[in-house]
Amino acid sequence: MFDSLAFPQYFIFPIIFFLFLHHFRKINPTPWNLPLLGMLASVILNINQLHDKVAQILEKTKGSFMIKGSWVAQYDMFLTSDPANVQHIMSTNFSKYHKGSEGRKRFDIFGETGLFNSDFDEWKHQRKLARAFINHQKFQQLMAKIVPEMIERGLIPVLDHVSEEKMLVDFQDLLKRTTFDFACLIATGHNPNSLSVGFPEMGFPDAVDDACEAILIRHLVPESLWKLQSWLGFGKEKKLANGWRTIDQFWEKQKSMKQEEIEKGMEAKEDEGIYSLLNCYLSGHEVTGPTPAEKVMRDNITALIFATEGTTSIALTWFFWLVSKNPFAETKIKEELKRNFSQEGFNKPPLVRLNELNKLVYLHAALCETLRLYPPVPFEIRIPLQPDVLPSGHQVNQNTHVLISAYSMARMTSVWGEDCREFKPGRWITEDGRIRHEPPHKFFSFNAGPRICIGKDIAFTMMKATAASIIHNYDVQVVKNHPVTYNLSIGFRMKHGLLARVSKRSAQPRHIN
Ligand code: HEM
Repeated sequence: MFDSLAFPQYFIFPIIFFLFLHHFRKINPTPWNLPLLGMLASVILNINQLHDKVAQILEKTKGSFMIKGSWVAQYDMFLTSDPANVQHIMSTNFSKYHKGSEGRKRFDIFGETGLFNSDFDEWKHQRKLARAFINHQKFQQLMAKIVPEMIERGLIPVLDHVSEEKMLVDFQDLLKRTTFDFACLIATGHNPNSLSVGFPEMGFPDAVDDACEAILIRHLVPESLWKLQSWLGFGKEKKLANGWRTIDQFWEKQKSMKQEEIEKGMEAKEDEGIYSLLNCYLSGHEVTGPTPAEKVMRDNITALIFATEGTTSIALTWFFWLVSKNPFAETKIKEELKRNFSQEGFNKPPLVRLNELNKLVYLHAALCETLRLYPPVPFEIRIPLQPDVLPSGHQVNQNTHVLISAYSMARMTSVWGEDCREFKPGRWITEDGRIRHEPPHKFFSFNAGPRICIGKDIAFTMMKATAASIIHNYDVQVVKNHPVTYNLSIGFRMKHGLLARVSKRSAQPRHIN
C-alpha cells in the first residue's frame, strides 16, 4: 500500500538534489554528467538562459565541449564556437557533414523537398535554382520597385498613425509585418498588407514562430518524447500542428489566387516589374525550369518567406534595442543620414535609391555588430558521415551532433577580443572608412561554406532601407524597464517584444535639413 507519510520524500529528494546541482554549477559552469540522464539535467536547469549557458561553457573550455548523451537521448552533442572547427565542418570538409534525417524530422514543417531540409544532390539542385532566381536581373528590378513602395505605402503611414495617436507599439511586431509583406512579395507576388493601420492578424509568421519554439524543444528532448507529445497533441507540439495547418492554408490561398489570375488572364507581367518565385514556378520560367510538383513549390515558397521574414525582422528588432542603449551610435547614424539624405528627404519613392544605401557605412557597421551579438539563427547543427578529428583535437562520429553556436562565438575573447560583449560598430570599419569584411567562419551569422545564406545582400538592403527611413524621420523611444530577453526558440526573437513610442522628428517637412 502507498505510504502517505513517506510521500514528501519523493519531492524533497529531487529538490535537494537539484539545489545541490544548482549551487555547484556556479563553481564549475560545465554541465554535470549524471548516470542515465547524462547532461540532460544540467540542460533543463539552464533552459531559460540556454544560449548564455552554452556561451559560458565554451568561453571556459576554449571553444569546444562534448556533452555526453544520456541513456534517453542516445547521442552526444559536441558544442563548438572555435572558428577553425567551423571552417573544417562547414567549408573544408563540407561533403562529410550533413543535416541528416534527424534534422529533417525536427524541421518537418518546412517540408522534406525544400532547400532547407535537403542534403547532397537534392540540395545542390534546389540551391542552383534559388540562386538563379535571386541573381536574375528581374530580381534587382523587383527590389528597386517594392522596397521604396513598402516604405512609402506601408511603413510611413503606420508610423505616422502610431506617432499621431501617441500609441505604445510593439516594434518587434511592426518590423515583423514589414518583412513579412516584403517576403510575400518576392515569394508569391502578393502583398498581404499586414503592415497597415488596423494591424490585421498575420497568421503565417506567428505560426512559424510557434513552430520554431517547438523545434528547439525537439533538439533538447528524445525523439520518442516529442513524438509522443505530438501524438497526444499538447503543449508546443500542439502549437506546431496548428502552425502547420496555418502554413498549408496560406499556401492553398496563394496558389488559388495565382491560378485565378492566370485563368482570368490577369497575371502580373514581368515587364511591369513583377517577378516572384511562384510566378516563375507556374510559368515554367527559365530560372526554375518546368513547373515542379506542388509539394516542392509549397516547401520552397514557405521556406523563402521564413528565411526572409524570420531573420531580417529579428535582426532589426535587436538593432533598434541596441541603438536605444547606445546613444553614441544613434547620433552617428543620424549624422550619416543627414550628410547623405538631408537635401531631398529620404522616404519619398524616387529618393530611396537602393544603390545610395552603400553610402551608409556606419549604419551597415551597426547592423553587422547587431548580427554578431544577436544572430537571428543562433546555432547550426551538423552530423558527420564518418568518424573525424576536428582541428581542436576532438573526435566526432555518426553518433555526434555538432552544434555550432554563433551566439557564443560573439562572446569569445579569443575570437573578438576583450571587448567582445560590447556593442562597437567601429570594429567593422577600416581605417580608410570602408566596411571591414570578416571571414564567415568567424562572423557566422549568415552560416559559412557552400551553404552560406544566399539572401545576405537582400537582407542588408531591406534592413538599411527600413532602419534609415525610420531613424531619419522618427524618434523611437524604447520603453525603459521593459524586460528584454530572448525566446526559447531556434530563432532569436525577443520574448516580450520591444515596446516603444514613436514620434515624428519634425512635422513639416518630415526630413531634416
Ligand atoms: C539578417 C537576415 C538573415 C540572416 C541572419 C540569415 C541567416 C541564414 C543562415 C544562418 C542560414 C543557414 C541555415 C541553415 O542551413 O540551417 C541561411 C540560409 C539561407 N538563407 Fe538566409 N539569412 C538572412 C536573410 C535571408 C534572406 C532575406 C533570404 C532570401 C531572400 C535568405 C535566404 C536564405 C536561403 C534560401 C538559405 C538556404 C541556403 C542553403 O541551405 O543552401 N536569407 N540564412
